[in-house]
Amino acid sequence: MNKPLCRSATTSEPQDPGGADAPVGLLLSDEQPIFLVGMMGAGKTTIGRSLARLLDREFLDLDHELEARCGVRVSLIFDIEGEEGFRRRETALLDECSRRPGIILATGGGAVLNAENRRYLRERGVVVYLHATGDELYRRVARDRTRPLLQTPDPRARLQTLLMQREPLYQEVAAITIETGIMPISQVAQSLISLLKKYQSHS
Ligand SMILES: Nc1ncnc2c1ncn2[C@@H]1O[C@H](COP(=O)(O)OP(=O)(O)OP(=O)(O)O)[C@@H](O)[C@H]1O
Ligand SMILES: O=C(O)C1=C[C@@H](O)[C@@H](O)[C@H](O)C1
Ligand SMILES: [Mg+2]
Repeated sequence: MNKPLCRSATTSEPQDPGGADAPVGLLLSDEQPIFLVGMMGAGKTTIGRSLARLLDREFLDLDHELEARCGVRVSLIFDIEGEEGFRRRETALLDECSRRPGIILATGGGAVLNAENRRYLRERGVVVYLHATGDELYRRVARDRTRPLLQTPDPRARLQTLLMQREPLYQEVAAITIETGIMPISQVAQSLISLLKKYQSHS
């Protein structure tokens, strides 16, 4: 990770003060990071961005940040350094970014594979697991050919296998799990805010 930081855009669109989103300023400590975990296609980037807008927080996508710093796509990092090289970079970046106060961080789909990463996530913020079934995930990512782990003859089966292997790890780190398969994106973000409020009132 030798390249200088190139921060991705901060979402700071103002909220409608009288609108349905008005009370969200009361949500959690402004300092407490929110980490989104889940499989490829779970909606970490999409929901994360939307949540950051609603909560007026900084949003960062770990994959995008890594690409910005390395100057190449994730798929090329896999090609050149293999998954092992990618994971090393991912852990170093997660360690750094998970310390940022108030951040909403969309992690990479495989970030939970590493025990050290799981510790960073659990200890430094509220972890949200965005869940969807294998079939739903596949519907969402099928047309995107850039995901290195899905470059196989049977990407649907591969996705199912990865989901089965990772499900316990997502559950292990998550303080909140939300089912995303049944709701449109805007509704997932709103429901998540309700769940975060509930979480706050019980912690
Ligand atoms: N709740 C949802 N309902 C329908 N489509 C969704 C939902 N959430 C996300 N999507 C769509 O699924 C696709 C993948 O979403 P997104 O890129 O946010 O997933 P991701 O979790 O960030 O995946 P990756 O780990 O590969 O970065 C996008 O086209 C997005 O619009
Ligand atoms: O599920 C995974 O292991 C990955 C998901 C993406 O977010 C990227 O981090 C990368 O393609 C690996
Ligand atoms: Mg993403």
